[in-house]
Amino acid sequence: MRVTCLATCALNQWALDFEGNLARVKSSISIAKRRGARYRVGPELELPGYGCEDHFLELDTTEHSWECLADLLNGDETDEIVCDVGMPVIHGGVRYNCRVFVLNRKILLIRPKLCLANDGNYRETRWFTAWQHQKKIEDHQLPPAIVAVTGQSCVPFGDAALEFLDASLGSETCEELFTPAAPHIQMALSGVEVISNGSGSHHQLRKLNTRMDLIRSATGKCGGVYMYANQRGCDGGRLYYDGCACIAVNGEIVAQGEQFAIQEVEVVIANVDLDAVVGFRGAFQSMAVQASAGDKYPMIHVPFRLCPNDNVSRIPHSPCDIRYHSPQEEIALGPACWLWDYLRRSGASGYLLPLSGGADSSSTAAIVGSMCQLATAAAVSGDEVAVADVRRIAQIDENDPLPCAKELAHLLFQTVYLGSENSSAATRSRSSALAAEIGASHLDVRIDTVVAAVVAFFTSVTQKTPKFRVDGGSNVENLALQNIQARIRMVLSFVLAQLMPWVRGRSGFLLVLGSANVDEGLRGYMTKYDCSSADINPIGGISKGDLRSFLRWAADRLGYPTLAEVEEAPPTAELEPIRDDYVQTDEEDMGMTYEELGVYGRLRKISRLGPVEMFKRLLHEWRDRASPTEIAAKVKSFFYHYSCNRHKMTTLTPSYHAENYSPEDNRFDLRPFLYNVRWPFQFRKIDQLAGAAE
Ligand SMILES: Nc1ncnc2c1ncn2[C@@H]1O[C@H](COP(=O)(O)OP(=O)(O)OC[C@H]2O[C@@H]([n+]3cccc(C(=O)O)c3)[C@H](O)[C@@H]2O)[C@@H](O)[C@H]1O
Ligand SMILES: Nc1ncnc2c1ncn2[C@@H]1O[C@H](COP(=O)(O)OP(=O)(O)OP(=O)(O)O)[C@@H](O)[C@H]1O
Ligand SMILES: NC(=O)CC[C@H](N)C(=O)O
Repeated sequence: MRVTCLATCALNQWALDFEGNLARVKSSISIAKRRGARYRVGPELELPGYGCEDHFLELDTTEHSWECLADLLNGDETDEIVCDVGMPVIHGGVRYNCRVFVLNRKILLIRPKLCLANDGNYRETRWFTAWQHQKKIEDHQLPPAIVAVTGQSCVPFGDAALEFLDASLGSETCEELFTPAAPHIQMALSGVEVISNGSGSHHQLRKLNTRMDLIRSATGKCGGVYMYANQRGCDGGRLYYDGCACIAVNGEIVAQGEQFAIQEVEVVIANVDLDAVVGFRGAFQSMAVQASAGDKYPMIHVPFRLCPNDNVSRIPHSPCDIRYHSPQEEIALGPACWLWDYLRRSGASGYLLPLSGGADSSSTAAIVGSMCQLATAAAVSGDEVAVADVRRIAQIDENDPLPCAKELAHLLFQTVYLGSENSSAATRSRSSALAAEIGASHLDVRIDTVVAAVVAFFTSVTQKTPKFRVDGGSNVENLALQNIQARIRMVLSFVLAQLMPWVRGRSGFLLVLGSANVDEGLRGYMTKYDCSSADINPIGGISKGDLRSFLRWAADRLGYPTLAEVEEAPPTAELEPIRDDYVQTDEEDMGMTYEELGVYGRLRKISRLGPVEMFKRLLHEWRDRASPTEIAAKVKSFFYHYSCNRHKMTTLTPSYHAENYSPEDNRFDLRPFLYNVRWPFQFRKIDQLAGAAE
């Protein structure tokens, strides 16, 4: 048996936080060493942080990464352990996204990424070039600061693997795993036994299965050991990198780390038997023929044993079941961890949420409650960083006991019900009941005097007084009166966020949370610059349907029973007067259901369908529920409202990215925002097709 101990990790890196990033890299290496590992892989671009974006264009970012690597090589961290560290490297004047393999204070190999991630949220080709020479290496002249530390002047740079005295090891980087001709296939055919993948991969609801299937199939098909490392946390943007470092052997997972967690450093270790790889491949005759025929990978020979002397006494890890979270748990955990990172890194002393008692703001409140539960659990378990963060943000003295989740919520979470004459007793009481269950400091105030002042101002300027529709006003008046209330709520929220800590004798400021969901954004069913305009929004990428199932789940699992009542109530804005024969509801106002919006959203973004193609698709899919003319009217109505309101997406509050059908205009769903909202060419075609189908 050749048993080796391998370590992969999830690190909570922060773009450009070179000191913090290096400290977490070192910490992961020392944990790996302590636990007997002979090889440690870390996340993609872990020294500068994956999310540096256009900072990668600055020479500083590459230079500081080298300085961090020099620091690492100067100490004893890399003694007797092969480390594979992610950083940018400029070779021949071209910048590459690289893995740097180091051992015993020397560099073994620099391996550039071959296939860059460039879809959805990723724009790697803007900053890096893909290495074009498969299975080729060149000499890389090291910068003087590194030469001074390692004594090496040149090291191999390119698409190669490492040949140890007793094992072989290669790597691919993140996106390469997702490509049809993934490098791990060629490496496996060249006999490489251990293949690692240092990633920067973000969370999206229900996405983990795709990643795990790829990891399992990589070694299920070719045999071998696959080690996946990932960043975890918010590194300064809308994405949450979702860790889940794991190790697979011959198609089965033998060790899996957490997908969501507060801890900054998690090291996942497994003992693996490399002879099991030889055994697997040796019995796979058709693979052997392909292996024998192919060009071999260039191997860098390293006089080091990957299997330690005591290897026979180490028991290889057995296969385990993969842990998947339900989508409801993903909503409770991912955005909560993202909010915690954002809060502790922003310098703010808490969050303020305008809590209407409706589904969206209540979901946001529950996520903040979940954040408090996670942070206090991490602190109580002894995580030193969590303890320090909790004490600092909540302003708790060194000698005072750590708070429980509800106590923490009381210190850092301010909710406010901003009632008007159009608010109902039901939403008001749900708002305060939920705040009490979470532990938030709650304010219950009325905004009528401020609304009346704005209307009075308008009347004094124009001698006209707008009326609601139910009182005989026009649509314009009706909308304007709603928008005054909505916008005043936003202004008052920022006032309270700035001053409430002062009122409570505390320092700092609160960040305002927004709670517009992805469907409202898509349809534009929101007032521009109302409470949808906040500092950050944890649910802006989550659909109404998913939020409702989250509320049902969270009522019980997070221990906030009022959420069940919230879920049962029909969504309403409460911006128009309630009458015996009239209550405003979202779906009636929008002229479409949230379920239909979810369908349009997915077809528009994920299936990439324009109006005519969407009509054709729905003509088929909805043939049992509506006539061609009705379907045509629905599709046209959606595109009309979507295009009228697209400008609202340009000013959308930054929100957690959770869905592939997000309409977020700044980073993800890039579109014009001045449309011809009549879509004359497309709508005429839809009408012709509907007529023909009738
Ligand atoms: N093409 C364009 N490019 C850039 N900006 C453009 C624009 N067209 C309008 N605008 C601007 O946008 C404004 C219109 O947008 P906006 O002021 O939002 O107003 P608007 O979209 O007309 O009305 C707000 C919508 O939100 C709905 N709503 C319902 C329930 C609750 C809430 C809530 O938020 O609580 C909202 C309400 O029923 C209505 O459909 C214009 O007055 C103009 O300033
Ligand atoms: N009475 C209120 N008190 C406090 N905040 C409110 C109130 N009404 C609305 N808001 C805030 O304005 C946001 C947008 O209001 P809107 O009526 O569109 O609700 P929504 O997006 O359907 O959310 P919810 O389901 O939370 O009511 C809400 O998410 C909430 O943060
Ligand atoms: N950094 C990367 O290469 C990430 C790309 C990959 N498609 C992912 O989402 O995981």
